[in-house]
Amino acid sequence: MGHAAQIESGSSSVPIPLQRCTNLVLISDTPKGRGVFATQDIPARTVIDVCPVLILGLEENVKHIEKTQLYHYTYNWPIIDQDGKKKHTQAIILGLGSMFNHSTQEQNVGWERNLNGQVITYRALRNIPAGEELCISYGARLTFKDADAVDTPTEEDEINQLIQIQLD
Ligand SMILES: C[S@@+](CC[C@H](N)C(=O)[O-])C[C@H]1O[C@@H](n2cnc3c(N)ncnc32)[C@H](O)[C@@H]1O
Repeated sequence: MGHAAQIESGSSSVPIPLQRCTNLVLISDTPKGRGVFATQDIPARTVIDVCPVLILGLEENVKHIEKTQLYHYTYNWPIIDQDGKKKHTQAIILGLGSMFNHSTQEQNVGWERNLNGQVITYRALRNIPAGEELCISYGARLTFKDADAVDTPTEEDEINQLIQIQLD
């Protein structure tokens, strides 16, 4: 314990209300691995979960976490280091937060960091119908092949196809 002690990340003595939306299930065998799905309609703005986070030390992250599976479960987390400089480390999200998969087009859950409280609150971005997967955006740089991606041929693919047609 105490691995992040060298980092002043702030903390709050104010009690933080915890909330989790009911009517959710975890499904294991989706094309994205495990995922969270709604079993009933969820109105827009509903709090889906309030997740405590575990803030990692900068060195700990680079030396250890990035070499493990946990790397795929961390979020950027802004911190102020001992010299008062703004830096970014990573945080592990406890609770349901680590189970939300990415969607580029159909994301229906947004999230907000509470830096002092060291929690992330997830909310429905729109009305979510029963049966839909709850997805967030991981941003533009993914470390895996997006299961939703439609394979559109690149310009290079099309040229290679044309070359083949001409040679055959
Ligand atoms: C934070 S975890 C989400 C939960 C994960 N599905 C599981 O079973 O533990 C992130 C990982 O989920 C998978 N994932 C998330 N979104 C995906 C997507 N759009 N397409 C394919 N895999 C995805 C990737 O393996 C990624 O590294």
